Amino acid sequence: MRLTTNIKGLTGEVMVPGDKSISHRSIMFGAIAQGETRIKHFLKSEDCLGTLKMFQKLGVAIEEEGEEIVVHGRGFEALQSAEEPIDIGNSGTTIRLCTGLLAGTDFTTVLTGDESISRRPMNRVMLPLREMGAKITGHEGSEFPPLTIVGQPNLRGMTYKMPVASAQVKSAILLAGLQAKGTTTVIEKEKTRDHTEDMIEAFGGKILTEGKTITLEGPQKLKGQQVNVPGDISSAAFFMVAGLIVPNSRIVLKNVGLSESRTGIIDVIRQMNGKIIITDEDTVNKSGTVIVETSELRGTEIGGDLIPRLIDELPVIALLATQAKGKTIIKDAEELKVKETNRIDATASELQKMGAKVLATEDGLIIEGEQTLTASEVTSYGDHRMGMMLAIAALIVREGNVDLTEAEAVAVSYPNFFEDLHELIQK
Ligand SMILES: O=C(O)C1=C[C@@H](OP(=O)(O)O)[C@@H](O)[C@H](O)C1
Ligand SMILES: C=C(OP(=O)(O)O)C(=O)O
Repeated sequence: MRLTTNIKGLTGEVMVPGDKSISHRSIMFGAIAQGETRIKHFLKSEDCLGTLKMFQKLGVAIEEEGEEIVVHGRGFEALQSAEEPIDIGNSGTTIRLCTGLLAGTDFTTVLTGDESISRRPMNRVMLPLREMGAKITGHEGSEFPPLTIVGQPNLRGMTYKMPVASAQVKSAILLAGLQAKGTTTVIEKEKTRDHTEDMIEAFGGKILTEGKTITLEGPQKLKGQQVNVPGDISSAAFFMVAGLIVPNSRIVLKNVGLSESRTGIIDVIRQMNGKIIITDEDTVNKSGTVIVETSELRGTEIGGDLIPRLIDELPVIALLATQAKGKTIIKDAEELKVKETNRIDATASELQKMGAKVLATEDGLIIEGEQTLTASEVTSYGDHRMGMMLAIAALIVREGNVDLTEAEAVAVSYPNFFEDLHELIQK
């Protein structure tokens, strides 16, 4: 795809699509709860539709009614074998959370996915779940998908100290814990997104969070709910960065999810002297309007407990740093190596192709500021977030063309990304 370059400015309003993490979970919790769950602003992207189709294959009635997705939950016990392997596509969230969710069933499920999923580590969920009594194996004795989950109805609760900061691992254990007998306690390495904990409470379950320790008693029964999915801050991030680095820009982003566990990018933009305002905050729905304007940015350091609060935004934050005054150092982000692609190497290589000085390190990136980006051929490596970051980078290229291969990957989390971007462009 030939990307739009050399624009005069970006102005206007965007309503970004629904949050990916919350959309996945609303289907999963709707499926294991009793009664109807109605989901507003569900993200109809490839990853989340994959989760929806998966639960239909497990015998759950799910349909679209006007603007809502309706899940007719009949409780965990009503889930049925899909008989055939289920293809979850590109979604790490689906495969990891559902491995925990299905560990306590009385049937066997095989979960497969695309080429990228087949390279993503699964021991991080398989090992703790086995301690709870689960029977899960990877492909030919490895830790990689396809995963075979031989359901074990007698799971036991346990205390698990997490070796990685991962909301997917935490959520897989909590979902298994909801079916297990006794207490399940997870101690996090760093705090990660807490949508699973929020949803357990919203669906009438009991869960206690004290600092980095999360505890629940199993088994628990949940009740269907109305879920209002806020816009995805990880999708909004591309327009936040675009508005800050493209001259003559002002972008208003409506209904953006603002859970404290996800707002690291806003903290970083402020640290970098970016002009960003939050208005219309809704503390119940944890959402609000975010307004950004072209800014004089300065470099910064990003690491430690900030990393899980902006993990998926790091490629586009690296782009932001190429336009700041001074150096930016990103550290403690080795988790980026095991995403859809190795995002440390991919970010460095593609931004280097566009003339930026970006160095890949063991656990992050070092980015020189005030770089002029130039025409090039770049690839998303089939990774949605890489594709969107490169489309934003192209906007500030002044001469020549930027061609992006595997641009279609954006449909994983933001099917209308290019349409929404074009609405803002002042040529
Ligand atoms: O729980 C979730 O919904 C997610 C957790 C994060 O992954 P990790 O748990 O692997 O950090 C994030 O990168 C992913 O996009 C969504
Ligand atoms: C890492 C991501 O998702 P997942 O792990 O669900 O594939 C992402 O959306 O950036």
